[in-house]
Parts: sequence; structure tokens; C-alpha cells
Amino acid sequence: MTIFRPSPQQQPVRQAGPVRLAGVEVTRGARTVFSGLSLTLSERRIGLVGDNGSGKSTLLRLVNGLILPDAGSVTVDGLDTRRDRRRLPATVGFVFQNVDHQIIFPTVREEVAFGPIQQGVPKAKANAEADGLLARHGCAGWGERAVADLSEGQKQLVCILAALAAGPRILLLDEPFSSLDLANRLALAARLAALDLQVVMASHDLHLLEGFDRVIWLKAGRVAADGRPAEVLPLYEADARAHAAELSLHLGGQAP
Ligand SMILES: Nc1ncnc2c1ncn2[C@@H]1O[C@H](COP(=O)(O)OP(=O)(O)OP(=O)(O)O)[C@@H](O)[C@H]1O
Repeated sequence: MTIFRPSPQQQPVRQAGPVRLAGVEVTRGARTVFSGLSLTLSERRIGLVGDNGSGKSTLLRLVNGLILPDAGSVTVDGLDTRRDRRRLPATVGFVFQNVDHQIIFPTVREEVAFGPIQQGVPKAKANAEADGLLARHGCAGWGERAVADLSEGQKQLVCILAALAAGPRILLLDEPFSSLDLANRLALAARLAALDLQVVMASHDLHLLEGFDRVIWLKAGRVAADGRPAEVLPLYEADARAHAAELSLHLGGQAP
């Protein structure tokens, strides 16, 4: 499969140094997920696409240090994820695919204020800032609400705001909009586009990635295509359609 390279006129983000994966090997259970994966991620908005199990979440977890490579290295803004793991949270924000893996506090304010408090912001100030952030995102008065009583989409929104509250220079998002309604999806996409930080987002919502600077298509742990959305997304979509036709035939149905 052709590998496209991002065009030189795409501006790298200035706030953080690039993310570099060099010769990364990852085995999970009995499965080799990545074998010799090398990538430099410096564009401001990067999308990850690929079939279920292709390695998108694993790649994001490598960047935030939740998974360490079995061989090779991952560096983020000069920090080695193996050596400098404790310093990563100040640089890298992460929004999990499953909100229940992220939320640890009973109330919305505690959840959103947690990152800044960890970074040394006094609790009263962090709480006030959390309330301000919530209000700016249409969630005024949510501070006292029990997270457990929120809908899945509302929880997703809280997780995204909690990640932003910590002021990361790189924000990693793993299918962050799957439960959001259209209004919140559009509002957050616009908000993310305006943020002065680097975003790396795995998504099955191809439409959302059309305005990104770069899209990487992972197929069974390998980079199948890498470049501008207008180049990569049609290739991925064609492959997915072919795959769907095969699946449909296996299930005894008509090709879609
Ligand atoms: N905890 C685990 N133990 C063993 N294998 C795992 C584990 N987590 C993921 N894998 C395997 O690693 C591979 C990559 O999974 P990953 O979650 O990165 O894929 P993905 O592209 O994010 O998929 P999806 O679109 O379904 O979220 C898959 O083959 C998966 O089965």
C-alpha cells in the first residue's frame, strides 16, 4: 500500500516537541501488536483510523506511557516514556475510550480539578477554575453533580474537560465522541480545533477527521497509509468496504 507523507507546508505544532516512536515492538498477551513501528508525530491535528484491533489504542497508550514498548523507544517532547514516566502527565493528557476507566471521583468538580491539584494548584483555585471551564463548555452548575448520575455522553464531556483542565501540551483522545450528541460533538470539535495544543485522536468518525492535518491508517499494527485526510480517508474507506463485503458474504448476506 502506498505510504503518503504529510506535505511540507503543514506546520508542526510549536508548543511541544514531537512524539517519536523508534523501532517499537509491542506484544500483548500472545499477540504481536507492533513490530518495528517508527513514526514522528509533529502536526497539530493527527487522526488515527483503522479496523477494530488494528492498534490505535495501543499507539495512544504508548504515547502516554501506559504501555511501555518491549523494544525500541517512545519519546514525547524529549521525555522517554520508560525513563521519565512520572513527568508525562504534565505534558500529555489522555481521554480513554471507556469513561469508567478514567473517572475516579464522585463529583464533577473533583474530577475536573484533580489534574491541576496534582500539579500543585491550591484546591480552592483549582475548584474555581474547574467551575469556569465547565461553564465555558455549557455545563454551568455541574460542579456538585454526582458523576455516576450523568449520561454516558455527559461523562465523556467531563472526561474531556478534566483532561483539558490539566493544561496538557498534547491531548490524546481515544474515540472521545462516541456517546456525545451532535451539538456537543460539533461544539467540542470546534473547541479542540481552536486549542493551542497538539491533538492525536483515534476515531471511527471519518467526517470528524477531514479537517485534520494528517491521518494515519493502521492495519494490523502496520501503517497502511499516512498523509493528508483527503488522500488517506478514501483509501481506508475503500478497504473497509471491501472488508465489509467479505464479512457479509461470510454471514451469508449480500455484499453491501
Ligand atoms: N490487554 C490486552 N491483552 C491482550 N491483547 C490485547 C490487550 N489489549 C489489546 N490487545 C490486542 O492488541 C491488538 C490491538 O488492540 P487495540 O485496542 O490497540 O486496537 P484498536 O485499533 O484500538 O481497536 P478498537 O477500534 O476496537 O478500539 C488487538 O489485537 C487486541 O486484541
